[in-house]
Amino acid sequence: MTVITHERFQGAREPEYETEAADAQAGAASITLTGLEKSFGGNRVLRGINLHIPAGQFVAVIGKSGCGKSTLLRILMGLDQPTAGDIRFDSADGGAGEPNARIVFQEPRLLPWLSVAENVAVGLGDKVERRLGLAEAAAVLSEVQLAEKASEWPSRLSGGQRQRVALARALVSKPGVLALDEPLGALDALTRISMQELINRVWRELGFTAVLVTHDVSEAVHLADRVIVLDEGRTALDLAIPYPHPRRHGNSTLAELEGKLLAAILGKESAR
Ligand SMILES: Nc1ncnc2c1ncn2[C@@H]1O[C@H](COP(=O)(O)OP(=O)(O)OP(=O)(O)O)[C@@H](O)[C@H]1O
Repeated sequence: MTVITHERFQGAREPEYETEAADAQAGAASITLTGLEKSFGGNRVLRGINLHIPAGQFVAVIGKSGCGKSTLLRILMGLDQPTAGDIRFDSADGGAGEPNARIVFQEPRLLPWLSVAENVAVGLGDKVERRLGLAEAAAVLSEVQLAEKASEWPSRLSGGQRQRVALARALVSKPGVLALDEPLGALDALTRISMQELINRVWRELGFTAVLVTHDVSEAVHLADRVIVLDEGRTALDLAIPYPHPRRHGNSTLAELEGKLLAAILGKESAR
């Protein structure tokens, strides 16, 4: 168990959401946020977020531009510090220490002087022998259907292929937590759909805990077990999406849930 304690938020409530995800892998971690606050100067971006994410669950975070989605993800990943509140990780296998957590950004951020396989092996860190790193990279590249591009330069790949390499680099170390910050935001609609299917498949196969930030409500409903709407620094809606995976695009029940989420995001504006 890892507890990261910051100035404790007075009066924080216990998390209200408790569903167990089915097939969490041993290294997957649950995440518990208690009274999480973040201010930049006088700008109070997060105002007391209480959230429990069971190990292996896929959570999407949506909300208007500037509502604090990326800030929340950065704090989860330890890339920024909260102003107050606690973040706690508990491994599904009871292991101690911080979970192996990786993040995928909107831009793939590949190193142009390394081959595709070498870029993936970067995700293993420098302690791994090069030959072993490349063997593991090749296995993950098959997973993301890019085995034949292993020795290619990143500049010779399409945008969707580059993002698959970035995903492979994040997955190669078998993370227990995977954060995805608008990973498909720069891709065309068809590539997005095939990438969504890929992300869904690797999540089901590898069983990590996933936190996806997206502007795309349909993507959130397609991929996540649960969607959180952030508004003015608080959780405006915490909606379970209790449908089996993989999900079909155009499903009418999912479309209804999309409508509900859009109403929660646009609520105050549409009521004006
Ligand atoms: N390093 C920083 N310094 C100062 N203000 C910041 C910093 N990072 C974020 N902010 C502010 O915090 C608020 C939330 O930003 P954040 O990027 O988390 O929003 P977001 O919901 O991810 O937005 P978008 O959907 O447009 O990406 C914004 O008002 C932003 O200007």
